[in-house]
Amino acid sequence: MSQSKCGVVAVIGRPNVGKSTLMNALVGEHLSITSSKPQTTRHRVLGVMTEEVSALPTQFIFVDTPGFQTKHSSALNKTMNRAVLTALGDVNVILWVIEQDKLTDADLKVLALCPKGVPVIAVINKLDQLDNKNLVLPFIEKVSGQANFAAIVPVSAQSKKNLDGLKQAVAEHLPEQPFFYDEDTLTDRPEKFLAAERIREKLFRLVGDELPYTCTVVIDKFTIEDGRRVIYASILVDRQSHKAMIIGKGGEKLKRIASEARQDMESLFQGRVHLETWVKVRSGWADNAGLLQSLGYD
Ligand SMILES: Nc1nc2c(ncn2[C@@H]2O[C@H](COP(=O)(O)OP(=O)(O)OP(=O)(O)O)[C@@H](O)[C@H]2O)c(=O)[nH]1
Repeated sequence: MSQSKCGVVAVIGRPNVGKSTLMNALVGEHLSITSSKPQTTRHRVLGVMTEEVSALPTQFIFVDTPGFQTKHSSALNKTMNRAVLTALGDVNVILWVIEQDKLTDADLKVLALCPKGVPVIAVINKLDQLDNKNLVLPFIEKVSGQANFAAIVPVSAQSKKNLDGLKQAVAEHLPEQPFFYDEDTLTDRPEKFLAAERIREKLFRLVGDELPYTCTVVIDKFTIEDGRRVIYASILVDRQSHKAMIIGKGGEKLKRIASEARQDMESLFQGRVHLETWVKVRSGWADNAGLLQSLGYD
């Protein structure tokens, strides 16, 4: 008998249901970026968590995916949808995340993507937003009619409610096999990627409604000098007018984006960071498949 369990868990759902928040809460680190705007996540992000579940050392390899897009069809969105489908190709468990008291056509479209034979756990997120707790059971009943779920688990990713229950439910479906990663591994993504994502998160949180969707971030330099990380980053925008909006009056907006991103990086990397950011105009980057590839979109 094997002494450990290990497996891959895909986290899927329509945009904005809380997939990234859930993965971060499960892994215990702010790996995947989150914001109140849908479609913040553009890349597949692996989060690794190793802990004992029911007295058995267990390694969960979570794959956070971009919210599946059915509305727009830019090259970027096609690339993101492909990332969702690839993530489902070879997993042990799927977490299908929905919001409490909401079951939409978009949710069901995502559910229909799940390959047959892979256990699907329905995760009802944002439980903290539910005023009337009596509504949980009827909603669970409604959800249970949609598919043959391995389990239905209500949680709050934000207030970390019932995450242990979710881990237990997932662990039941992981195969007994040796770990794929060292016990202290958190992610397969390099620091350079995590740095760019921190800046992108601040753009989503601090810049007006539509603008962040038309931006991306490229790291031009990432070195360690005298024990601190020195990072030069460019924010690519579509138009000259967008550049001014990101820089802000007297450079205030860009200063705040960089300062908050730097603080997050210092906490994530547990060391000092020197961050310099520039804003550059690169028109049509989201529609240029070749450019997307060179920017690291898989
Ligand atoms: N109240 C509440 N809000 C939550 C919870 N989980 C996530 N959120 C919020 O929901 C919003 C979307 O969360 P994300 O984790 O970015 O959602 P996502 O599904 O990864 O979004 P995409 O990147 O669009 O695919 C953010 O504002 C989160 O703070 C929760 O349990 N309770």
